[in-house]
Amino acid sequence: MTGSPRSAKDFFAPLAVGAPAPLREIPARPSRAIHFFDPSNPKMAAKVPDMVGTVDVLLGNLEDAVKADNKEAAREGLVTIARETSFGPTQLWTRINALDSPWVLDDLTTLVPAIGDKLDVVMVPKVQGAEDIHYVDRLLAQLEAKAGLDRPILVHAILETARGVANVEEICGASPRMQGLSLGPADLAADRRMKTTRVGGGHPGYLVRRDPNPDQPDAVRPTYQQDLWHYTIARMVDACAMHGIYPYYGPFGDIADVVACEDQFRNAFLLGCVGTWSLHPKQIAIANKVFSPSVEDITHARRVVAAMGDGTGAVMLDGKMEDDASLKQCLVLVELAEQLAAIDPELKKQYDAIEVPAGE
Ligand SMILES: CC(C)(COP(=O)(O)OP(=O)(O)OC[C@H]1O[C@@H](n2cnc3c(N)ncnc32)[C@H](O)[C@@H]1OP(=O)(O)O)[C@@H](O)C(=O)NCCC(=O)NCCSC(=O)C[C@](C)(O)C(=O)O
Ligand SMILES: [Mg+2]
Repeated sequence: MTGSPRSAKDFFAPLAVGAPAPLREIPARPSRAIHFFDPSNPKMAAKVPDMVGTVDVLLGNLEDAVKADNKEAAREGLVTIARETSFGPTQLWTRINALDSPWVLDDLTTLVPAIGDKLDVVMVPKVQGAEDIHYVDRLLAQLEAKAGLDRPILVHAILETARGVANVEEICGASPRMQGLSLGPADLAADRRMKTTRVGGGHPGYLVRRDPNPDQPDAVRPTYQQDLWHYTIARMVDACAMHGIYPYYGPFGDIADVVACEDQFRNAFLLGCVGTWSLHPKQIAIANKVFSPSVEDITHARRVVAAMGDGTGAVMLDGKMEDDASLKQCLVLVELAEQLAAIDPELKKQYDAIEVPAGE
C-alpha cells in the first residue's frame, strides 16, 4: 500500500510497508494500576524489577516530572531497564514527551528500535485532536517496519486540554492503535483556567448546599462536596466505549491522603474506567483493590446469571427485578473477574470460593 488510507476499508491497513498489521480488537488486558516511575531516578529504577508481578502496568515516564536535564538519562534508563527486566504478565508502557517538545522525536526513534518488542503501549500527552494520533501512528509504523517488529505498539492518549476534550470522540477513533484514554487533571485544569491547584481529586469549594429551613433560619445548612471531574470522565467513558477502547482515571497527587485517593478511584471505577495511575508505590494496592470487583459484587452477579437461565425474561431476586439488561451489567463484572483471576492468584482464590446456591 502506498499513500494515505483513502477509504474506511483502509483503516486496518499498515501505514508503512513492512509494518505489522493493526489489531482489529484491543485486548482487554488487566491494567488496574499504571505505575509511573522516572527511569533517570536511580532509587526508583532500582525498585522496578521487584515490582514486576505486583502491578499490572509499569510505565517509564519521560515527560513532566522528569527534569529537563534528565530527559536523555530517562530515555536511556528506560532502554536499560526494559532490556534487563523480564516482565512476565506485567505490561511495559512509556509516556513520551509532548509532540511539540524538543525530545519526542528522539524518544520514539530511540525506543522503538531498542525496546519496541517489549513496549506494549506508548502514552501520548496533551493530545489535541486526531491529527496528533495520525502523526504518531505513521511514525510508529515506519519505525516498526524498520525494526522488523511483528506486533503493533498501541497508543494511549492523555486528555489534558480543552481542545482534546472537545475532540475526544475523534481522538478515540483516529487509529486502530488507540488503546485508551487517561485524564490529565493538572494540565487540563490549567488549560481550562479552572481554579483548583491540586493534581486531581476534589475541592472543598465545589459544593452544593441544602436549602434553608424556614423554621430554623439560623441552623447550619449541610454542604455536599461535588466531583470536579465527573463531566470529563463521563465523556471519556462514552467515547472509549463507543470505539471499543479503555478509559482510565489518571493521577491523584495527594499521596498522603489515601482515603480520598480511594474515593476518587472508586468513582472512576463505578463510572466505567478500567484502571488508574499510581504515582507512589502505596497507591498500587489502593488501585488493585478498587478496580477488582468485590467478592460481594461477584457473588450477586453470579446469582443473577444463574437465576436468569437462558438470559431472557424477568425474575425476582431479593425483592428486586432482574432482566436481560441487568444480566448484561452482571456479565461485565463476571467477565472482569475472570480476566483478573487469570493474572492474580489471590483474587482467583477469593472468587473461586464463592458458592452460588443451585436452583435460584
Ligand atoms: C511523589 C514523589 C515525588 C514522592 O517521592 P518521595 O521520594 O518523596 O517519596 P517517599 O515516600 O519518600 O519514597 C519512598 C521510597 O519509594 C521510592 N519511590 C517513590 N515513588 C516511587 C515510584 N513512583 N516508583 C518506584 N519507587 C518510588 C522512593 O525512591 C523511596 O525509595 P527509598 O526507600 O529507596 O529511598 C514520587 O513518588 C514521584 O516522583 N512519583 C512519580 C511522579 C510522577 O510520575 N508524576 C508524573 C505523573 S502525574 C502528571 O504528569 C500530571 C498529568 C497527568 O500530566 C496532568 O494532570 O497534567
Ligand atoms: Mg500533564
